[in-house]
Amino acid sequence: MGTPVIRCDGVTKRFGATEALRGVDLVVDEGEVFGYLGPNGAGKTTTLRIIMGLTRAGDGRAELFGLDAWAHRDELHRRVGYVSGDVALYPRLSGRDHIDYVGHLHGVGRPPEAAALAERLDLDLDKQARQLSRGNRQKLALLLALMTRPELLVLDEPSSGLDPLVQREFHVLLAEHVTRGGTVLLSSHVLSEVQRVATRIGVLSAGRVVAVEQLDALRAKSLHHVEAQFDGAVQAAPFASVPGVRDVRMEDGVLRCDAPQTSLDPLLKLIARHPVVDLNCTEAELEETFLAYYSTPGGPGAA
Ligand SMILES: Nc1ncnc2c1ncn2[C@@H]1O[C@H](COP(=O)(O)OP(=O)(O)OP(=O)(O)O)[C@@H](O)[C@H]1O
Repeated sequence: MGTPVIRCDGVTKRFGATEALRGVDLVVDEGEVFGYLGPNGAGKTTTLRIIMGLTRAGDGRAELFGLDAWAHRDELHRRVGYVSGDVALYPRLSGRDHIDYVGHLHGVGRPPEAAALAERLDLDLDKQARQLSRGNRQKLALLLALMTRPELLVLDEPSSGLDPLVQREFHVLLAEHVTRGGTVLLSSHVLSEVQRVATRIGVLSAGRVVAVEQLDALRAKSLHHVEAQFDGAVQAAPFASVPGVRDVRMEDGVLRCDAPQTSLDPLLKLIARHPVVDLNCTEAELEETFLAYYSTPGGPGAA
């Protein structure tokens, strides 16, 4: 594997008494869509700002394409499209003015892609930024980040405020970016968004990356709600001893429990030893899986 597109080694950041980042280690390789997940205040925006050279790391080092994110920030900005969490636009400039201005900064004039992107995102380029709704401001920011075809997209909660149709188009645009050889780092506190587009996920909690997983591996851990109704009384204890099975409850001959995908087979075989009159198994939202594994003191792998 060549030089990673993004590399953070032991990155720390302190704001007064607040330790926003406590040693973030992160590697994102070319062609990845890396989902950077964490609850509010975990430090996602701070990490992205350090990667973009907008904030200087305390200790540790952040690199893009093998170059120091802070020392080489001007040169790196030409290679990266960035959408910040709170989109900053010039209130009196229209969408078209923004395109010309950003295109000029990149030395490319008005990129031919801009008009097509506006159409795909259903964005009126004649309106001044101050006349745009929050969702339309977000669309303009995405357009500006995408139109120069950067090698890397760094997106801070990019689809907040976008309606479902535009979100879908945005996901298609990300897929096209990756097909062209691009890379994406996308932060979110909503797992459902990230799971649609990311290939790998890093979970940030209180300023530390507590887990990095392939999306498939996270799916394998995904919790299932299992409910089995028996014909008669059955003891609960044996079900609780199946590795990974949690929250076992037995009431009026109905077993209810949660199980990761990998525990389903032994659990169902145990259930089948008794006369079953009804069975229900539904996959929990990944959000719930995420909370079950990563927000408990046991931390990752606590299953
Ligand atoms: N400029 C600043 N001055 C003081 N504290 C800050 C500053 N920027 C961030 N923080 C603090 O650092 C911590 C991490 O904030 P950050 O914005 O990086 O989190 P986040 O994961 O992006 O959260 P959210 O999902 O709510 O945007 C928080 O406790 C926040 O209050």
